[in-house]
Amino acid sequence: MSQKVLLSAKEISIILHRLACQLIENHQDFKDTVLIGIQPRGKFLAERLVKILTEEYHIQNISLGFLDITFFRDDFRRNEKPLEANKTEIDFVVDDKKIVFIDDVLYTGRSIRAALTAIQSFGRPSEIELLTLIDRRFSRHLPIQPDYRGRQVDAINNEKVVVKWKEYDGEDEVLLELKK
Ligand SMILES: O=c1cc[nH]c(=O)[nH]1
Repeated sequence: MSQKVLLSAKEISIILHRLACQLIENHQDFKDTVLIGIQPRGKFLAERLVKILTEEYHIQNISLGFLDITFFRDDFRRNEKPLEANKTEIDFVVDDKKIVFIDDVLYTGRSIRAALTAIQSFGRPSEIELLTLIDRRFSRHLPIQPDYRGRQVDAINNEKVVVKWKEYDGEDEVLLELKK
């Protein structure tokens, strides 16, 4: 399998700080804003951003939740193996809040479409934005675009973008892999 490094740990760190600053620019003290990591891998990015916002920019009491979309995907019945859901953890009210969905890779847009459906059972937010570390350009099946993007990547269909996090994968790195 061939691999190419798209982002190093240092580049990821710079991007995460920029994204945190862009969030502050639009959401100031986050009083009317909630951040929601899309399970499974958006959780890691959301936790990183909250760490930067809290420890480096001293913003307190940010509402952070995690949303599982497994059974909201339009293709979930096509799986041969039984699906295992991840945990949804939203222990705050989303009514009239600004939500920022956070995911590591934006590809077809189907996960975000599913997230938009799933969040409806929690209430009626005033608006929803999308933040993604990697925006795979020209890959969308739906009219969904990010409001905040780390890096735009041109990848063809038999390539996969793999985002690794130090806490879970041993290192911070974004790779482009040629699928077998
Ligand atoms: O390339 C891709 C596409 C979807 N999800 C990923 O993690 N990588």
